[in-house]
Amino acid sequence: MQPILQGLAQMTGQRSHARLERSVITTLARLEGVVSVGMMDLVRLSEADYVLFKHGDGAFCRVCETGCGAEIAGLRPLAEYPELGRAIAHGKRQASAILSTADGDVHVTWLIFWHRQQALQCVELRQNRPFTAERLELIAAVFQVYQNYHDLLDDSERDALTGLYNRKTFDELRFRRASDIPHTPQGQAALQRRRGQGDHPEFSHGAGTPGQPDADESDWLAVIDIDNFKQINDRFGHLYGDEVLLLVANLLKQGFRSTDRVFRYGGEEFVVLLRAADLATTEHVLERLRQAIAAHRFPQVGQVTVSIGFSRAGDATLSTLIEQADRALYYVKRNGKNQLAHYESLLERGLVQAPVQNQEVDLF
Ligand SMILES: Nc1nc2c(ncn2[C@@H]2O[C@H](COP(=O)(O)OP(=O)(O)OP(=O)(O)O)[C@@H](O)[C@H]2O)c(=O)[nH]1
Repeated sequence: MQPILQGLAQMTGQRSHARLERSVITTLARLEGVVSVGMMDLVRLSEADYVLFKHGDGAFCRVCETGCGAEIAGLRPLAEYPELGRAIAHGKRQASAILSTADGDVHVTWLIFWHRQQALQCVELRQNRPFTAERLELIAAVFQVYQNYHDLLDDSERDALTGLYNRKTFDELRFRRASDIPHTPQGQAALQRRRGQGDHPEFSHGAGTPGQPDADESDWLAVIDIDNFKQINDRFGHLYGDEVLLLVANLLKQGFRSTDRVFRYGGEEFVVLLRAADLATTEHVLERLRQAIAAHRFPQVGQVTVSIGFSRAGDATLSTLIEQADRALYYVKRNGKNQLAHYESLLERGLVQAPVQNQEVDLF
């Protein structure tokens, strides 16, 4: 019991999802008789379900402290694991599910983590003897502590009104070690691809077609600002203003791939980190979003429009990048609003000036 208590104490002392995950695995691995513990994210991409092995490559490592971590992570179709698929289907109506099965002499238990009606993660435990009721109870309790703590961490990363990632989370991207960034399934997939392809080091989002590295895609940052928002507040009151923010946030969530990351950056300003093949595709995605917002009828308020500035990531630091997108945004604000503008194109035409290069030091 004592090692488990120590594990729980360590778990609740973590401040990042990546460390919390490692911590629950090492805690469960301390149980006597457990031969392996693995963790995978359950990822839905392009209407298909995948399993992303985060710790272990499918054979599962004994304890993830060995450093296997995401280095050998692999994305596999869920269909290759029918029992796990059945376990997820079985757990659909539950907050979390625990399911045991035997694979020859090895007994397997899956713990499935449900979050906002979505199966997020699975922890797999293997041992050479059947799981007793007492053992399952203990495992479930440890997993529950993990889930509760995961939710707390998640809440601290998000904006209370819109549910989008908050400014603090965006700012932390600059300072986190690369290994800590990708706590989401998408982030893990991105990290895996990035390691092979020299992607932008500060981006923790974005997987293209699963199983096929989208080497041609690059990272883009867009700043999206609601036009004349002060007037909306002044005319209809802050409650209606808040509702506009919430509805715009929902349109943003719908307007991007689940692998892109959307932040509420300021009051009525949003930042999106997205991957796209080229300028034309990025423009198409952002223009589609602009039109969707302009076409939406907001209760009482009627039409709301947004202005968008965006820039290609390249080698710029995140601070420089946001400054670039901001310059494009302010060009739009000065030139009629309700449009989008690409920083590099404006720069080429001499319509904006390049920001002074930021002297910040990347800490990874
Ligand atoms: N309702 C509400 N209003 C907010 C929130 N955060 C910031 N605001 C308001 O957003 C308004 C932003 O006003 P401005 O910066 O002048 O921008 P704007 O009116 O959109 O003008 P342009 O950006 O030039 O189109 C201010 O009145 C803020 O008080 C919030 O969480 N809820």
